[in-house]
Amino acid sequence: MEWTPDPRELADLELMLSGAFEPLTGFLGHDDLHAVQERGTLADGTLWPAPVTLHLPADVSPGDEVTLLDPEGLPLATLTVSAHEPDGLTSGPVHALGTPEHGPFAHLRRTPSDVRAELGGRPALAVTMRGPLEDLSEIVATAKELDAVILLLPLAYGEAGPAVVRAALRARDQLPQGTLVVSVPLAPRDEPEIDLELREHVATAYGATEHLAGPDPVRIPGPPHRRGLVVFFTGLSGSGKSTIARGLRDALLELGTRTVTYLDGDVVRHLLSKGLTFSKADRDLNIRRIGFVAAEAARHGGLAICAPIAPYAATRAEVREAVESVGADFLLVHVATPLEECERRDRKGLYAKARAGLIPEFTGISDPYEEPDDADLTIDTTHITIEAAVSQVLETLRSEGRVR
Ligand SMILES: Nc1ncnc2c1ncn2[C@@H]1O[C@H](COP(=O)(O)OS(=O)(=O)O)[C@@H](OP(=O)(O)O)[C@H]1O
Ligand SMILES: Nc1ncnc2c1ncn2[C@@H]1O[C@H](COP(=O)(O)OP(=O)(O)O)[C@@H](O)[C@H]1O
Repeated sequence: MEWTPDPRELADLELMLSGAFEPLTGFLGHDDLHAVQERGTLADGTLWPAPVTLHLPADVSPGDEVTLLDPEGLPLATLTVSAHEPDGLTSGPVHALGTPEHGPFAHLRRTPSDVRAELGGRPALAVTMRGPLEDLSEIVATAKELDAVILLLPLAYGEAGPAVVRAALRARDQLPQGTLVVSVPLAPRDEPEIDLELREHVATAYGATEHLAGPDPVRIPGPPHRRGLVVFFTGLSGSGKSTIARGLRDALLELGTRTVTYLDGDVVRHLLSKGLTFSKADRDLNIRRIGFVAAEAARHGGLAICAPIAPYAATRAEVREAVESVGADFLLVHVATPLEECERRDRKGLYAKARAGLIPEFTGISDPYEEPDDADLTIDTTHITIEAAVSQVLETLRSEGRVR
């Protein structure tokens, strides 16, 4: 039978046929799809970030051959059906029948092997773009630094497709000689991280040794489970910060999927911040130091856990910004156990001393604690077990894909 896939499926088909979606050789079936969504791999463990699927409502059976047509009716490929689900999901390998010719700028749609041959092993800086490039200086500087050929990859899909290719051609005229433009019909994915990962796959297939994701040429942050992360606990003394932070650290070490840096409050006060007092200025300095170390750990994809009181909102915001400025994520966990409960626990006897006036400037008694209004997670430990508190944090990280 013959079938004309929808525009998104056609775009994916074209990238599969050209080799830009290597190692994919066909549309994904149920098992691969499940693995992609769960783990970012195919069922056999090969890394692959995004669903690439075909829906074929007609009745087909395994072994059937389907001719896939372009919108003008030209045969593009044959699909040998491996499986056909009741909802129409149809998987199977595809084989090219001809070179895709439909759409504007077809002559700029070169195959990855062709482009790699032209690059001849030279380093290449790929810039994937969905809009006009505002600032070429960064691209030029990066290419120079890497001694790389610039490879502009306009991701031409849908109505905006031709405009982005034209933008790439305009940019080429202002970039160093030898800059290549290759139009890539990569349909955007809804989730930005997946979209970026797919862009990186495609750029690599085209021989890129480095990839900038435009229009703003920023280095791609990567998927959440590989991006740096700082989990920052804040709360009163005795609220449970250290206990939960340690539990989280241990759980992450048991999982073994992320490198963990643990900045324990006491350890920091004994080493990094030795000699600092509990004045506002010294507390701020303490938090800035913790933030600095955490951001460094996260800069290259590490996960840092911090658990100071951090009583001031502005200083916490500074740390959030420092972390985000290195391309990492920041998760603020407010351990919101009320003062009465912290004081009732009084593990170190400090509240009693503070009440007796023996410790001046004690947080919650004679010194401020500014409740966060920007917490990503709030936990009151009064009536829950330590395990439950830890698993709340872990589940948040899991559900956001930051930990697998
Ligand atoms: N004046 C005063 N105020 C608050 N806390 C005090 C104070 N003096 C000593 N301690 C003990 O120091 C721990 C808090 O240190 P932090 O570095 O987390 O505080 S801060 O973020 O710099 O405000 C805190 O430990 P935790 O109980 O682990 O929070 C206290 O035990
Ligand atoms: N659900 C809970 N989560 C964390 N700590 C709890 C919980 N329930 C009771 N606690 C107790 O509260 C105390 C919290 O102390 P700690 O973790 O040192 O707090 P902080 O680091 O905020 O000063 C510990 O004695 C801990 O056993």
